[in-house]
Amino acid sequence: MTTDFEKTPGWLDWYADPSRPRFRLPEGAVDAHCHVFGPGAAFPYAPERKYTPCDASKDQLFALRDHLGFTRNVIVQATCHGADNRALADALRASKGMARGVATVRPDVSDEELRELHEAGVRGVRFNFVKRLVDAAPRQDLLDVVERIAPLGWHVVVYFEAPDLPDLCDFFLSIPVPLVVDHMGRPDVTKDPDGPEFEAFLNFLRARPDIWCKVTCPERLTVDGPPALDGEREAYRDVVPFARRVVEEFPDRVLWGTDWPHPNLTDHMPDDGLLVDFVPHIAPTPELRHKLLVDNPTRLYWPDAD
Ligand SMILES: O=C(O)/C=C(\CC(=O)C(=O)O)C(=O)O
Repeated sequence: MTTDFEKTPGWLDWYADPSRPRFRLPEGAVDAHCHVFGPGAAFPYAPERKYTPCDASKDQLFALRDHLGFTRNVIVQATCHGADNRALADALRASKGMARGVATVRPDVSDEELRELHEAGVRGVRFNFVKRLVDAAPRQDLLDVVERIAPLGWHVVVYFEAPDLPDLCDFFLSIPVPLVVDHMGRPDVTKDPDGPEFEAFLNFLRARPDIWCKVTCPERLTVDGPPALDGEREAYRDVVPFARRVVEEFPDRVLWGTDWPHPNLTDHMPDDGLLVDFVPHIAPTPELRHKLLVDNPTRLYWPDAD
């Protein structure tokens, strides 16, 4: 078995020495979107992957959590691990209940495997529709997966890009479990936040009260920055109006996360401390920030926590 992996050319490694955020995260804050990668020697990357990342281990993730001031993590299976959830489950178990997970499973997953994933802390599955990351899965396969996970009380996380929403919307609305949208459905932030494309996205969120939205990844969505580097306090201003609209209209179903270790960025790698300082720009009041960072993710992933 290959355990010696060569990173995709041009790969940017995660930022090794993040600053400490000026914005003090509230007690109980959850980093609700992050990943672990490998290490490849212990948890090999999937043969069908579209990129090979640098390693980003559970210990490195938990060190970042503590450094930034988060209490908990939601670790999302990335496509470079395919439907092999071993690295994810290992991280969840090691977190001692302080991390929950979102897995990738195929329709032929066994009941036993689902039970083990649930016991490790998995509470959802991710369906990825971003063409550079995955080959399209038949929709019937996805619905078969939903049927398998619904009895466990899990939800479905969907990742897609804004131009694909019109095609996907009816399918999404037919999924009979709660939905969580990654990265605001990847809007084109050069367009008007009050224009038809983002309005279509907001209408999708309005269509059901159990559709949640991650207001994440300004570093991925931004076009003219400035990047969260070198002490920059006003990073990613072009993304703010989009995220703020979602936070203000749907304060009880928004989530935030770092997206560490930021796979597939090609322009720059953000300082995660400065990324945390982005939050007050999109959630301007302490009440909104508490819902975004504590109440909402805790309700979705730790409903029994006090
Ligand atoms: O980190 C993210 O959420 C976004 C990703 C990677 C990804 O989703 C995956 O590999 O599964 C991206 O846009 O390349």
